[in-house]
Amino acid sequence: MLAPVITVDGPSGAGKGTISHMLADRLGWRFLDSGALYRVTGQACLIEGVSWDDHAAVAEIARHLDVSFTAAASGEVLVAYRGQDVSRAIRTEEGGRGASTVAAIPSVREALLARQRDFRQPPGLVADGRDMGTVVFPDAPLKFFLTASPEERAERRYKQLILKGESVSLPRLLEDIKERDARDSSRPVSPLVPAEDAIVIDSTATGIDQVFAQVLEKVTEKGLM
Ligand SMILES: Nc1ncnc2c1ncn2[C@@H]1O[C@H](COP(=O)(O)OP(=O)(O)O)[C@@H](O)[C@H]1O
Ligand SMILES: Nc1ccn([C@@H]2O[C@H](COP(=O)(O)OP(=O)(O)O)[C@@H](O)[C@H]2O)c(=O)n1
Repeated sequence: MLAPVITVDGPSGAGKGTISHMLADRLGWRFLDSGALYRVTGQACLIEGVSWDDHAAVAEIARHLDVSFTAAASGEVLVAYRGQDVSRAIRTEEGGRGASTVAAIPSVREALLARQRDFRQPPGLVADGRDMGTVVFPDAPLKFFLTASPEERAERRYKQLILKGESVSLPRLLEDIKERDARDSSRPVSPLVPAEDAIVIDSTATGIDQVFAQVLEKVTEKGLM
């Protein structure tokens, strides 16, 4: 029997990572940050001197992606490509742009599919991304789609990056978020759309604790905890 999966999809800054981490911790389940795989693929292209527009070469990079995720003592997850720490580089706005550019290439998505499904191990998996509920784990017993207004999401990202010591501009972040939403939603393969059976939570005016409480209620209703 396959381990259960809870999928958490939605646009950038909707709170997917935050809620998925909290849920995986609470349940004692594994966590898949699928966006990190696309981010590392984009970064690997920069390192290897491959253009994001060279689809065949990018897919080759994705197929052989030597990536590792290691939990640091601080609780942070260190992401390495060929042993080189790329944790910081992949979280910049350029990292997000690279991820969403390579993520629109069908052969890249195909190359990363099995790797994502391998994360499905007992006792269960919380999977964070754009197409977790629609393409990667369509049979998941519980699916969430988190969203919030672009302005609210840009504001959240701004505060997060400032705390990390990055120098960022709010209008620029809002522009980036809108651009990435448009690219992610309009691509022909695995576009960003809620699965038909997803529970949609708009957190524009809802704090993290309240969103988490709503999520836990559904998890309990489903008998998953
Ligand atoms: N409901 C919320 N209200 C306010 N801030 C939030 C909420 N959800 C998440 N955040 C904050 O917004 C930022 C982005 O959240 P994150 O989980 O990284 O989003 P995503 O994974 O969807 O891109 C984080 O700093 C997080 O603490
Ligand atoms: N399952 C996924 C996850 C991410 N992605 C792409 O990767 C980019 C970065 O994803 P992310 O989840 O790390 O980004 P944020 O939502 O944290 O900003 C997204 O803009 C998508 O284009 C995807 O196509 N499919």
